[in-house]
Amino acid sequence: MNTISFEKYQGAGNDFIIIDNRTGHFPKQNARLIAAMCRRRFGVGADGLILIEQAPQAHFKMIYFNADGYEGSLCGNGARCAVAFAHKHGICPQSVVFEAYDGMHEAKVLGKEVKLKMQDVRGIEQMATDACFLDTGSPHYVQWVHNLPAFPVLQEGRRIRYGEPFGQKGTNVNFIEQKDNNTIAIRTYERGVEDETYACGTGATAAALVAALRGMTSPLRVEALGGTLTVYFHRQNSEHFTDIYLQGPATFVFSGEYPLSTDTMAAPPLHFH
Ligand SMILES: N[C@@H](CCC[C@H](N)C(=O)O)C(=O)O
Repeated sequence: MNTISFEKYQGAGNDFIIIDNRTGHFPKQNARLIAAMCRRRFGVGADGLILIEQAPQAHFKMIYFNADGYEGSLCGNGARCAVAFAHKHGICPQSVVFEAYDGMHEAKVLGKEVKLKMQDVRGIEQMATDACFLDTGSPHYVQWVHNLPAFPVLQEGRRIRYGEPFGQKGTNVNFIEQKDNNTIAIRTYERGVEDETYACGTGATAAALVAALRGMTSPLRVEALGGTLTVYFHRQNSEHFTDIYLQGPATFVFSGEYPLSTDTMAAPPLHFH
C-alpha cells in the first residue's frame, strides 16, 4: 500500500503534520486527504498540515494548509515548527531563510525554541473601543476582554469570524487580557480550523502589537492555553511596527506513515452533528 511519511510537531500546543515534499510527491490539491489526516480521532489529528518544498532563493518553501484541507495564509507557529523540522533533517543550518505565504522570512533555531522574523506591520484598524483588526501574515481581530478563562471563545469567535465586515473570507479572532506589565493572556478562534486552538503565532504577534497601543513594551509575553510565546517589536508609530520577532517552543512529537487508500482519504461525517 502507498503511504506518506510525516512527522508531527507542536508549538505551544498548536499542532502540525509536516511532510518533506521536496520531490513533489504529495497530492496537495486533495483537500479531502489533508482534512482527513488532520481530523482528530479519525486521522493523525492536527490544526494544520505543512509541506516543505524546494525554493530557488531560500533554504526551503513552506506551504500551509488549515485543518479544513485548504491552503491558509501565514502560520507563525507552523513556520517555527517547519524550521525545527528542516533543521533536524539537515535541510537548513541554524540560521535559516525560507519562503512562506507572505514572502521571505529569517529564523533561528535556539535550542528547543525557534525565533522567527515576521514582516513589518503597517495599519491597525480600530474596530471598536476594545477591538482592532490587523494583518500579521494572517488576518486577526483582537479584542480585550475581562475574565478570559470564562469567556465564550468558540461562540463569540465564530460569530465575529463569519460576521460583517469579514464575510466569507473571514478572520482569525483573538481575545486578550492583561496579566502584568509585560504579559498578556490570549485565547484564539482559528479560521480554517473553525475551533479554538491552544495557541496561534500570528495571533500572538497581532495581540502584542495591539497591547503596544495601550503602552505595553517589547518584549511581551503572550500566554496561550498551550504555552507561552514571546513577541519582540519596534514601534515606529501607532500603526507601523518593525523588527517583529515571534519566539517559542517548536517540538517534535512523533513520526508515522499515513496510508493512501480510499478509506483514509475522506474524513467520515459525524452522525449527530
Ligand atoms: N496557527 C496559525 C495561524 C494559521 C492561519 C490561519 N488559521 C488562517 O489561515 O487564517 C499561527 O500560528 O499563526
